[in-house]
Amino acid sequence: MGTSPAVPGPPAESRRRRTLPAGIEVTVSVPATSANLGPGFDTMGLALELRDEVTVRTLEAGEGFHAEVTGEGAGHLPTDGRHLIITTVRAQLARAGWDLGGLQLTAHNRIPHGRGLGSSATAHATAVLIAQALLPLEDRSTEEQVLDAASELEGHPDNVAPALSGGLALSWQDPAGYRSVRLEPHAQLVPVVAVPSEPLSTETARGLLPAQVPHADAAANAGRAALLVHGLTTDPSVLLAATEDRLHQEHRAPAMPESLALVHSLRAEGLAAVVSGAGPTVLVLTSGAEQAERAERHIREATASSEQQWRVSVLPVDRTGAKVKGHR
Ligand SMILES: Nc1ncnc2c1ncn2[C@@H]1O[C@H](COP(=O)(O)OP(=O)(O)OP(=O)(O)O)[C@@H](O)[C@H]1O
Ligand SMILES: N[C@@H](CCO)C(=O)O
Repeated sequence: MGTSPAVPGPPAESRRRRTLPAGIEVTVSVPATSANLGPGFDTMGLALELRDEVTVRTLEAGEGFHAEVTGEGAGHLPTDGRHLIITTVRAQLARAGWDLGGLQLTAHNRIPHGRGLGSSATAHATAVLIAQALLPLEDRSTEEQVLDAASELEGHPDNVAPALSGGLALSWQDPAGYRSVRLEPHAQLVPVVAVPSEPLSTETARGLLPAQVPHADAAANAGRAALLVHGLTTDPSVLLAATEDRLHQEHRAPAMPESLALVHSLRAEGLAAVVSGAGPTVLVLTSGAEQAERAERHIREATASSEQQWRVSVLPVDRTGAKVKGHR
């Protein structure tokens, strides 16, 4: 786990607590992400052009905490102070010594939940960025501390880092906390996703991983992950070899057999298919429109008789990352 706090300064309890004024409005939009990309388990992630957008307005004490959700999660997510983004914003502010009288949150959610497209990392990053924008300048964190705080909430940095930076992110953890570098993905890279109707929680998928793996598998993944950086930034022709994984995908097959079957059949056609994040979405890293169309056609044919609905689309690389409008 990271060690640096979300915001600098002494613990909240040793400070005088203050309440944020009503009427501050902030809008944050954060993209979807695909983590792992084959061999880069818990470390590599790519931002994709599909965004959740959240607007908050601070309210007077006694006016309460309200969430209005449209799109993904509408009708399921809490519409009061139990909403994940509200509880996280409040916790982040409390660490800096600030309380909220009340909050109105409006969320337009486009990223499907529990599908391997980083929805929870996007929500955590959104909450940390909202808290930052509500704080006075002198209480705000550095970009590194924002990455660390959101990664700590998520438990790993591979989705949070590209959600914040856009592009391709390589992340790691050192004693000072979570860290990341952003790389520019190759201009020819065209990600194609196949999103099934049935979700799979990250918690369930992580529960299927073995505590230990053979040394040969670890060594193979290290080599492929290194090659993958070259493939994603410089030479997409190596992507099929570079996306081979031996650490997580097959272990998770019992929870998403159709996704693994689809990965295998796409790879047999020479297409660089992987499980997106903890699944069950399948991501194909194609280069150029012709290969992307071939991948889409293959997926439609392969899933035609599935009992699930599969949504197939190109999701271009998001090169911008998180955007924040407004502050106190
Ligand atoms: N925008 C959101 N607002 C509130 N809660 C959210 C939001 N997005 C995700 N969540 C919570 O996170 C859960 C999904 O997280 P989970 O880690 O299982 O999947 P994921 O993040 O979509 O996929 P992955 O981590 O594999 O990319 C949802 O069921 C919901 O509880
Ligand atoms: N690296 C994570 C991504 C999902 O949060 C996993 O595969 O469990």
